[in-house]
Amino acid sequence: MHYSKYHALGNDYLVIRPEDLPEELTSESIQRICHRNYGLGSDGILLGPLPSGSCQFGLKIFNPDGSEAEKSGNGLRIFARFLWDEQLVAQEPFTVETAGGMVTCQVGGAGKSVQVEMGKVRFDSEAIPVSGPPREVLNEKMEIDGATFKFCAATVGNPHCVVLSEAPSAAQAHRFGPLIEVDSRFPARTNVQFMRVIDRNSIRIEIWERGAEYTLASGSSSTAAAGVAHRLGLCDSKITVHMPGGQLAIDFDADFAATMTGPVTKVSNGEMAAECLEWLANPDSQFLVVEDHNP
Ligand SMILES: N[C@@H](CCC[C@H](N)C(=O)O)C(=O)O
Repeated sequence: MHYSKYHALGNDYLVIRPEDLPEELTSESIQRICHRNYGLGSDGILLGPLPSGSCQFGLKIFNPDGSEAEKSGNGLRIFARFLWDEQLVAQEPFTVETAGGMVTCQVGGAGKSVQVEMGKVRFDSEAIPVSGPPREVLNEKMEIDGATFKFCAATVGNPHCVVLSEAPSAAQAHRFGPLIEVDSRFPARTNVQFMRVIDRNSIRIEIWERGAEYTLASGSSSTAAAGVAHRLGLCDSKITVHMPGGQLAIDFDADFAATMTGPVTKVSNGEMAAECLEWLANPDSQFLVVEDHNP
């Protein structure tokens, strides 16, 4: 199976064309392909270009746990770069349909920088979704594993829980992220960001992704966290988001429509051997059969 691999600030994706799939992706095959020991290894799969009734290109986004994500900011920048590399787009803006809505992308910097109009950041509980009465989910309290947090929730097509933190760290994301991801307040699970506001134009986040665990960067997380900082009045409309993998620029218009700009790096093209997915048909085949050396 042919694939292309890219990363966006260390958030890595495999792009697979639908016609290159030997058979339809399943939750199990996605988990195996994304596995860093048993497969190719990635933070997700981008399946496209797919036909679209409303946009120039369609895209499906899968998490390494096999679930489908409505949107991915880094995934969209990577997909835009892939379309550029395949000479399916040039400098002009183009549209992509995702399960989380339509976006407009534009490739610049000879393919190395991509801008995506991500759509509006919304804070209403029914859209995200967050359980309880309809409301904007801003500055609520959450008690998790003996710690108390103030959080806000947002959607950019996919759900996010932005936890306000004095000192976001990978350890904090690893400890509390998995618990918040599956907290009953979030019926569709949630991506989680631990956010510190640095100044009027910059924030720092650590990320725990729904279905992908800890990642070095996330475009939709950056957009959601920047949206929260702007909505709370802590930041202006132009925000640089600092993450362990690097920085993204997020700009908001007066309606909270977000434009994200950031880099993409090509890693490789390759072929995945059919053998790698054989165990799906015969789970015992992954265990090496050896002679019994005991007398
Ligand atoms: N890495 C992504 C987000 C991918 C989807 C996410 N895990 C979800 O389930 O919503 C990004 O850059 O936005």
